[in-house]
Amino acid sequence: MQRAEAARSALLTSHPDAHVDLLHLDVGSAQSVLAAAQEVKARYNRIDFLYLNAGIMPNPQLNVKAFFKGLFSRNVINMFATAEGLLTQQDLLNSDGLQEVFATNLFGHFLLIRELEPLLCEADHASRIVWTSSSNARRSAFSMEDIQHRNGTEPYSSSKYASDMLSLALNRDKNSQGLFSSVICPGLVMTNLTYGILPSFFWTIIMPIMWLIRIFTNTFTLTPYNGAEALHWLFLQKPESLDPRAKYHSLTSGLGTNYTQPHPMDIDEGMSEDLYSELLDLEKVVRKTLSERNADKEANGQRE
Ligand SMILES: NC(=O)C1=CN([C@@H]2O[C@H](COP(=O)(O)OP(=O)(O)OC[C@H]3O[C@@H](n4cnc5c(N)ncnc54)[C@H](OP(=O)(O)O)[C@@H]3O)[C@@H](O)[C@H]2O)C=CC1
Ligand SMILES: CC(C)CCC[C@@H](C)[C@H]1CC[C@H]2C3=C(CC[C@]12C)[C@@]1(C)CCC(=O)C[C@@H]1CC3
Repeated sequence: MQRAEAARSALLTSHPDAHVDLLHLDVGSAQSVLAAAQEVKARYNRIDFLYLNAGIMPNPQLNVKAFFKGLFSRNVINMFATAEGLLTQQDLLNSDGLQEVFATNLFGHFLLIRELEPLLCEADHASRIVWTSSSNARRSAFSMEDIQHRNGTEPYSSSKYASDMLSLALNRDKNSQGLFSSVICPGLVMTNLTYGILPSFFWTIIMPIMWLIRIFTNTFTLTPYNGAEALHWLFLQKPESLDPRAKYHSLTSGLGTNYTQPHPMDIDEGMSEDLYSELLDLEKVVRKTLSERNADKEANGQRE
């Protein structure tokens, strides 16, 4: 919680009248999500905005050969914008027996939304969910037969594609109850995630090249401030005016101007509904496993 305390102090310095509460939440653990949701429900009776930003890309491997091949192909701009064919990751199982990337980037958020539905679905009041997705989300990385991506090497791309679909399904099912979901892409931003792909000193050295590339692909937002453009822009929009099938991209021009642009997502209603019901089924399994585990713990505790 130390970094959260520091962020809170910084926020209060710039906005002294703000009220900033902290809460511990590990979206990669079902137990933690349920506990945090209980706490939220105890503290508040309404949620206006829920930003689902947490995400991981563990053990990323950059395909250097594909990078140089792409550099001299007609696909070069798309390669820089989406990293298609450039990145793979090695995923592990978490303590709930789920694939870690799926659990953190998608399922934990899904469980949180489910738990917070009473605060999010109030017909007389609009609540908003905003997912931080990615330009790396790709239909071909996702399979309905393997929603956790147990058998592939692109769990990140798969999880982000799944979040795009889940957002569409949520809009379809929950708009009538006052809940609106949107998806953003922050562009390529220098953060701990990108420092896991290449070391931070390397990114610093090649920064002039990155500014140059930005002239051709405005997706190189590079700083967290620029990357947050679409998050802020969405905050200012009326939910009814937003397109549930669009991903809102933070973009930065060659001259450094920030703007937000919607791009249509490559998703369909049927598949997104199927994913939604798969997630509901998985939720039942996870809840059952958790309550059995907790009952075992209690029984063991009483015996000792
Ligand atoms: N950087 C980029 O170029 C891009 C990033 N994104 C997305 O942006 C989002 C933010 O990533 P970014 O800032 O770049 O990466 P960082 O690794 O710098 O930050 C990741 C954030 O997610 C939080 N987080 C990770 N795992 C958990 C967990 N189990 N429970 C709760 N919080 C968790 C971290 O919290 P803590 O610090 O407390 O661990 C941190 O705030 C992610 O969803 C990522 O996929 C999308 C496109 C491009
Ligand atoms: C000379 C340099 C510009 C070389 C950089 C090559 C690659 C490391 C990067 C090119 C496109 C980048 C990219 C991402 C990571 C770094 C690149 C592969 C992301 C996958 C990071 C996380 C995302 O969600 C989307 C990004 C798309 C672009």
